[in-house]
Amino acid sequence: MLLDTFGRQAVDLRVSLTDRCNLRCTYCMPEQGLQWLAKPTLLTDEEIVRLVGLAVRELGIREVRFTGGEPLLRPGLVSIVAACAELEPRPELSLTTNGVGLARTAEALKAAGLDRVNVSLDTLDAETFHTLTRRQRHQDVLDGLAAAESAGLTPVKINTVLMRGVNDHEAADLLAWTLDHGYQLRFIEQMPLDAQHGWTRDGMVTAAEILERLGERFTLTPEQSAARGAAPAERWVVDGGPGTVGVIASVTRPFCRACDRTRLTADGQVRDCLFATGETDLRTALRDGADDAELAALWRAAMWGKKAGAGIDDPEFHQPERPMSAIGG
Ligand SMILES: Nc1nc2c(ncn2[C@@H]2O[C@H](COP(=O)(O)OP(=O)(O)OP(=O)(O)O)[C@@H](O)[C@H]2O)c(=O)[nH]1
Ligand SMILES: C[S@@+](CC[C@H](N)C(=O)[O-])C[C@H]1O[C@@H](n2cnc3c(N)ncnc32)[C@H](O)[C@@H]1O
Ligand code: SF4
Ligand code: SF4
Repeated sequence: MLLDTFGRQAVDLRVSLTDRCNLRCTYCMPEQGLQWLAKPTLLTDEEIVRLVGLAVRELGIREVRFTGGEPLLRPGLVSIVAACAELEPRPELSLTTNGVGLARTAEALKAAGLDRVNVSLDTLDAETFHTLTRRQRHQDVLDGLAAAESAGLTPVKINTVLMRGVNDHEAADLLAWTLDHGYQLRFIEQMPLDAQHGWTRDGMVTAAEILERLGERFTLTPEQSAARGAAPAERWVVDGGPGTVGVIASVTRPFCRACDRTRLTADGQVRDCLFATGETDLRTALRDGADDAELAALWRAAMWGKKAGAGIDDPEFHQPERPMSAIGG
């Protein structure tokens, strides 16, 4: 099992399939993109499946999330999903995507064994989408959402980052729209993980502000029925239900005490935390011929040293060198 000194067990593996992306969200990467990871350093599809397989068989991983960068840009995505769906015990398989191209792939992903998707959508307005992502792909995302729903990749969750003065006025409209469409909306506090280091504590829209804005139009009651467990999103029932809204308040209400996550980057590094400043190189060990037991031992050791939390509000906080898109958000 993947344990740490605070008694937490990681059962949720987040796998980054690429650091590349076809959007340029302002809170994630600069307009010109980034220096992408060099191709030879990227794990092959077979290497990814081998590492996920050993994590499931030997390390107690029960959920696997494919992310990035933009995971739909990975040519082998469908076959990676299919191979992971064959694993015993069968992990839950999900994908976090910007939705561009999902309309084309949703059915194939479902057939391969993907259980559900989370799609990022920050605005209902095509022009604001362009401002936020620097690309004109709003309709593609809406089409992707509809395709995911009809393929049965459900529940379809929507991730929204609110940026002050850009889309924060849309919070209540986004909630009304998602409730209408049967999607589960979660607002995310902006985190200091952007490549261009543009995040400021005062500039970010806080969970408290989001809830206040939503409260002007909806009655929100904290959800009682389901235990939150390790889920990053705190949930509220909207207007008596059944609809809900979530807030992922990594900065102002961190949930690290219940963290159950471990991460594998596209270039084969294990990270014990989104905000880790160190990594464990599984790729080199794997390519040097390490067997499953040796790789599992390295992974266990990597997680044992996990810190109590991200510490964004600590005076000594240092943003990790890897940006969100290369970690796997
Ligand atoms: N602080 C923190 N944020 C996370 C973590 N995992 C995901 N996030 C952030 O939460 C937001 C939503 O991520 P998703 O990929 O949809 O993951 P999730 O919310 O755990 O997904 P579900 O299991 O479907 O609810 C993104 O901004 C992620 O970067 C984590 O371990 N720690
Ligand atoms: C890094 S992206 C990777 C997957 C895919 N490209 C997408 O956008 O869904 C995963 C999630 O992280 C969120 N994200 C990116 N940068 C962020 C930041 N600085 N703070 C908080 N969330 C961020 C995105 O909105 C998205 O929901
Ligand atoms: S948040 Fe996702 S879609 Fe936006 S630039 Fe980052 S990786 Fe791409
Ligand atoms: S910030 Fe790190 S410790 Fe906290 S929930 Fe995220 S991955 Fe876990």
